[in-house]
Amino acid sequence: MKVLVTDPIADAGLDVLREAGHDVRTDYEIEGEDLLEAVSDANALIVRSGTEVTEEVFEAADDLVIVGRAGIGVDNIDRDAATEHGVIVANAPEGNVRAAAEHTVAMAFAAARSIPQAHTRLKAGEWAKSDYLGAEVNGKTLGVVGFGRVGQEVAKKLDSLGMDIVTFDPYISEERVERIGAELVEFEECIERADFVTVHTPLTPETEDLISDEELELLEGGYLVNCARGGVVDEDALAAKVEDGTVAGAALDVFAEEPLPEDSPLLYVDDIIVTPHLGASTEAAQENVATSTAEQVVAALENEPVMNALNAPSIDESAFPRLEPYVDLAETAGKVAAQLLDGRIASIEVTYEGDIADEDVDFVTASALKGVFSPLEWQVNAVNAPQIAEDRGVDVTESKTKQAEDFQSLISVAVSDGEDEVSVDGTLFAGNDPRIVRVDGYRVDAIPHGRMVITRNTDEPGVIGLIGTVMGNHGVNIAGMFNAREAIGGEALTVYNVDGEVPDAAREELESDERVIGVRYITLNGQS
Ligand SMILES: NC(=O)c1ccc[n+]([C@@H]2O[C@H](COP(=O)([O-])OP(=O)(O)OC[C@H]3O[C@@H](n4cnc5c(N)ncnc54)[C@H](O)[C@@H]3O)[C@@H](O)[C@H]2O)c1
Ligand SMILES: O=C(O)[C@H](O)COP(=O)(O)O
Repeated sequence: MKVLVTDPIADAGLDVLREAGHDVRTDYEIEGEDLLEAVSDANALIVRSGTEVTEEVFEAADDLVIVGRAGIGVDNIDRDAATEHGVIVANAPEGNVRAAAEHTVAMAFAAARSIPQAHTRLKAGEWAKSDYLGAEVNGKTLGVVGFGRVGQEVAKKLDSLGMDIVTFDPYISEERVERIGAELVEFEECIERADFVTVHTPLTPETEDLISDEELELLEGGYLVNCARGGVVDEDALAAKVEDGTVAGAALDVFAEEPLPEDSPLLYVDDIIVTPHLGASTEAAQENVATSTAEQVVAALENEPVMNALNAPSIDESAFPRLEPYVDLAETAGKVAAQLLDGRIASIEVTYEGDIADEDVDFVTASALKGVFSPLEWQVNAVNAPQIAEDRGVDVTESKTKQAEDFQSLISVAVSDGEDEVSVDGTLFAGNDPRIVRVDGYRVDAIPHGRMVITRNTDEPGVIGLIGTVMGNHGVNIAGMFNAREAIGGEALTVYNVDGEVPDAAREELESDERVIGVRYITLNGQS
């Protein structure tokens, strides 16, 4: 498979890709039309923060399965467009946390002791000792805005250097905060109490310009550190507040415009120190994120679960061997159910009975939805199937019961057009052998494979013979069949496995016989 890498990643990651047999192309300068051209036959794309992965990129990349982000922030990737195109977006959320936290601490010290400014002047031959009277962190308060992985790591480090820690994060529990020895407070209080504020949120519509004029006023006399994302802090406001002395100093690793924010006022204020997005730039961090990302790309290209998929349900690695056969079974049940329903699908219900009910089945349900939509949509997978359901206004419900009547585990996919409902139940026999065991309430034992014909007919002598004869006359070989009926002489349902395509003429001929109530030709697209 073709893997395009458009930002520099460590060789260790490239080795993982090559060892898995993939064709790796690195092009670190590529952008615009060239990027669209390069991605057009790529199966995977690996980026850092330097590549904007826009909707256009996804539109140009018909074969793309995954975008791997060798790092944490994914604000440069249009995740909605990825989901719409059925492309997984996965990042490496752990590998550079320590590096980012260490850089943050270094930047706090550098700002508080004016290290870059003093360094520059000394190198220029000036002994400016009396110009610099810095601030200590010991005994001071650190305000951490965003208490995720990096925020917590910074808190731990500066706590050990004698700081009191307050934090604002609307999505974290008080218990977690207290375990680190910090205090969870409201936003304004966090900034007002802090001598140093450090920002560790992602850049989202909610966090854009989170820290602006008002907040900088609250920080009066303190320092601001931003090693998260440019755009979370209003740059014009910060430059003005440092310049007029409201804020004592600032340290920034990230900018609203990267690379080189030439016009940014931040570059021209002396008490603002800057680095060119170096937070993750350590050997260890780069090796970590490159290998973790490459491993996820390899997994995605082998259709295996992706650990840090951000826009798709994922399966825990340890559960994968148990759940993998159910993933295929759910998809198959969904495909059959969708092809049996006449009307427009209004709702889908996926039910789990027995042992399978103990598992985390998000990915299995997404696969059932994939199965339902795959006869209707051109490019559907477990990533975009839930989104397709939402876009089409299809109600999706998932239910579980530990009780199972006849099977150890049973998955049922029921689709309804609002009036009629069709359900298909599947299970795994010994050796993970998939079986359809109920169609619309009829107990069957059908091997879901390739092509099937499902007929409803009256239960009377000669009907099965008729169906066999018509199929034979049209050159369709029957490989297997299972017949089920309500009661002797009532209505019957028969599932046929057939070897070849069933021509329309065969179906029409069958349906013209009054004993045949309905005929459905189902394809599973070569699935076994
Ligand atoms: N400078 C670098 O090189 C570098 C390196 C690593 C990470 N980062 C950036 O640091 C940021 C944080 O990374 P992380 O690994 O800690 O992420 P994370 O997801 O573990 O933590 C982010 C935290 O921000 C919180 N948050 C979200 N919205 C918020 C809001 N409105 N107000 C307050 N808190 C909010 C979340 O609840 C979460 O706890 C990311 O933007 C990442 O890209 C930068
Ligand atoms: O979000 C991240 O992981 C950091 O900002 C690092 O970005 P980079 O990989 O472009 O250095």
